[in-house]
Amino acid sequence: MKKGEIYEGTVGRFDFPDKGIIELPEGKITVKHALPGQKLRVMINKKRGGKAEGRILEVLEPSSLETAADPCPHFGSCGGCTYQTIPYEEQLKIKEKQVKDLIDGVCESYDFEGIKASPIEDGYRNKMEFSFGDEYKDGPLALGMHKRGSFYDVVTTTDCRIVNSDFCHILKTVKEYFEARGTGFYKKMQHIGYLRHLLVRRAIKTGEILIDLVTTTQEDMDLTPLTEQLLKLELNGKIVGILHTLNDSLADVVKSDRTDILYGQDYFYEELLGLRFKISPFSFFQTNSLGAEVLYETTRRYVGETKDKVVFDLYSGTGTIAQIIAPVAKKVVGVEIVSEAVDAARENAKLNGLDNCEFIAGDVLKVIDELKDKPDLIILDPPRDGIHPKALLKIIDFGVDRLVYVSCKPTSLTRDLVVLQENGYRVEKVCCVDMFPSTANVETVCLLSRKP
Ligand SMILES: C[S@@+](CC[C@H](N)C(=O)[O-])C[C@H]1O[C@@H](n2cnc3c(N)ncnc32)[C@H](O)[C@@H]1O
Repeated sequence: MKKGEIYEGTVGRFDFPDKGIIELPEGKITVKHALPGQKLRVMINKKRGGKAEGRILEVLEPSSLETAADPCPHFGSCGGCTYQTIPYEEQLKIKEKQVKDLIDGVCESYDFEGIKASPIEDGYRNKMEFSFGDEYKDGPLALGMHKRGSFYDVVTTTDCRIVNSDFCHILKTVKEYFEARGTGFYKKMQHIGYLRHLLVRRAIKTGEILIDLVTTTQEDMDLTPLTEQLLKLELNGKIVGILHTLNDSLADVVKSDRTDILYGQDYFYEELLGLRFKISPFSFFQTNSLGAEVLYETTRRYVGETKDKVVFDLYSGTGTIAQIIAPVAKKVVGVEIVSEAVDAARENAKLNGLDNCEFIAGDVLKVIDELKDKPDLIILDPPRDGIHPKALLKIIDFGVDRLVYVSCKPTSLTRDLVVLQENGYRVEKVCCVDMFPSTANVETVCLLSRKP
């Protein structure tokens, strides 16, 4: 097989997150963004170490699993969801099998508890980062998600299913406002233009909405009329803050050099398992609040008895897990790299009447050497890349009897499980929680215990 050659075949094996494998007499081709059983025409776009990777040119026959009625109108062009055409029950089976296959590949015996569904399939997200751009080169202004497989083109997602309709009304208003004024978007290669992103966060339980328009400093616009238009919208929830973030960085990320408050406040509240959390625009908070309750309940069950125990919550974000455990523990110590999230965690603990939580700002890799407490139990909830190898060895050195690992990427989890098992731990139980219906992502909770 050579780069540029075109082949046709059917996806057999299907690996996390959406990697289809086509087996042909000439060799194997790995295809991203595929679905199990699809018949595809693909072009080889990479050949490395004898392995061929293909790009989909055409779907010749759909997957037999694609029976969901009435998918989202943006399905296919929007890069956000890949499983929209598959009924939810089938999506869950795919994710469950992928995680089990990955864990089976590194663990000999453990108790697999299957997958728990998200309490809601549509409108589940509490946060969206929309990008400004155009649908095609020099086309009209677009605001929404990147087109599937495209770094530049943006699809205006006014009918997105995985968010509450409030997101769509806000998106439409902001897009039309700037369209009417002929305002340009920031062009990533030339570094010219004003509009970058629109960040919308909406709590599911409280209905509070925080809107943040992210621009460069290349224009000095009065945003009062936009603020007034947004406040007049008839929404299911309530806007508590409208912000303007200035970001001149060259990287295409939602980031703040300075944030001005145009209306209200620069935070909102969400509730989980009876606790209240204050969330700032850029701090991590699970994007599916109802799914997060299932995830944290599962985590709490895996953590088990904590009376008189000191618990470490490493990679603690706004301190959600720490505060769910604190009422039944002696002390909980959270470590988180984003100092804004640590401030919010401290404030949240106070708000929830918890005085046995300590939150420390810093990199787990470094902070771990300076911690005064000795943990009886450790909870790990690292970012997608998993735990830094040196940090993992330091965590192992604490020698705790039980570890609970919450993972948003099962391939990083399995890499870390290999190291944990080589260093005296055994995997007891694994449970998946689906926090991301219609997409290929899945959360996994894993309980490990120290071998006697
Ligand atoms: C998956 S989130 C978990 C947050 C929290 N447990 C929750 O459920 O809301 C991972 C968190 O790790 C933080 N993080 C990333 N790298 C880190 C590091 N090296 N040290 C400490 N925290 C880190 C991120 O900022 C993020 O808040």
